[in-house]
Amino acid sequence: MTETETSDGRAESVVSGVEIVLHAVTKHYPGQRDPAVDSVSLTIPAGEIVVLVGPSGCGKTTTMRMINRLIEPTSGTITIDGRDAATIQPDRLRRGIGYSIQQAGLFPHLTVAKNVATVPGLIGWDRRRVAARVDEMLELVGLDPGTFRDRYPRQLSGGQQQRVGVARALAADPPVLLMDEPFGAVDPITRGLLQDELLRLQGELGKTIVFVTHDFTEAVKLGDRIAVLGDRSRILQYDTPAAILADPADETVAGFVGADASLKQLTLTRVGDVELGDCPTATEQDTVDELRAALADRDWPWALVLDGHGRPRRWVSAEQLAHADSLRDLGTPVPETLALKSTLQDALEALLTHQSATAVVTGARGEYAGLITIDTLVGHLSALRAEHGAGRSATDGAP
Ligand SMILES: Nc1ncnc2c1ncn2[C@@H]1O[C@H](COP(=O)(O)OP(=O)(O)OP(=O)(O)O)[C@@H](O)[C@H]1O
Repeated sequence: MTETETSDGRAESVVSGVEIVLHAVTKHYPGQRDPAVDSVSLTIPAGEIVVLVGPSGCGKTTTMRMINRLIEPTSGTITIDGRDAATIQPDRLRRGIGYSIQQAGLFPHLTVAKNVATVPGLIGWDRRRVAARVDEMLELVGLDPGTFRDRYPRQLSGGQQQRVGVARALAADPPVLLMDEPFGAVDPITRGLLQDELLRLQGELGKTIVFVTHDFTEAVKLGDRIAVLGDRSRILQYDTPAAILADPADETVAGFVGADASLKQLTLTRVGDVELGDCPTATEQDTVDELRAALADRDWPWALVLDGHGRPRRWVSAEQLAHADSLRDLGTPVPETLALKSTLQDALEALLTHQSATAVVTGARGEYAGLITIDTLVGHLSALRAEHGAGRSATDGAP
């Protein structure tokens, strides 16, 4: 774990990754008329997740595999932490670069433990250190070592195999991780969980991660930056997800971003990062009169009844209060609440599911933290458009 405490006690993540620079990198496969990758230059900052996204066959995998020399460039240079990769012996280079691929790529005849232990074993760690590391990595990716250590890949679900693939890629603590559609073969719900897990891990580890996908939504969720690639890995745009969504560089990128760019923008912001609304609250022990008074001078005739731990239990309306003499059992149950770390996309889904204009937000222990409304979401998107799209045509500002 690479977190340190600052002097005021806040945890601060440390970057353990290193910078990767591609300079005019070209790959011309023998016998092919055109290069698969044509003079690509790209700087991947230390400790960031950079996602290469683009249509099938555009050269994403070829570009990525040149970084660990599974494919040798025809020309150009790649430096990793300032060292020219071409001067490092390929096996040695690959020991410093974790690699995780679609369908996990596990060795079917080896147990989970032996799969995870591959690189530490190769670089000569002793047995005890390797065994401890295997358990540490399995725990890190959310698999109980006692349950999974001795299983074979065929005895795991697709999602569990992917987790083992990530554990294996991280086992020797490489500063760089290359991930080629690592979650492509699992169902959408498991994929979402694995993506969340990767973001959590990266928050702790601070690796440099190059991630290939053709799913733009996945790129938006995971990337600190996204390189949108066209034919022959030509870089059409290289920027943060927010900047690409708000202001695609050209028609091709706009097509790739899709018509629902605004909805994708909602995945970039957490509920806790926007200003939440508020309403009067009371506990069951409070009197109806007090709550009636608190609601009297508000435009919006709703209040929340909280339990003894401050957790929201029921909505009560001014109308219901008018005829009541106790808050006990009054009102309608609060549906599922949103967490401060939920995304605005989750908030939108909750609002649509419950056909309501307002959702309740709760903190880490389920305590009431505020309200989020459709207006909050619309206001947030308008502010983003104003921030990123300011330099573009006048029609961008139209309602
Ligand atoms: N070994 C090879 N020999 C010849 N051509 C190849 C070879 N490997 C890949 N290509 C070609 O190079 C181009 C880029 O392939 P690459 O696998 O890098 O694309 P990609 O963007 O990763 O595609 P996908 O998303 O479908 O995996 C394709 O046209 C492919 O057919």
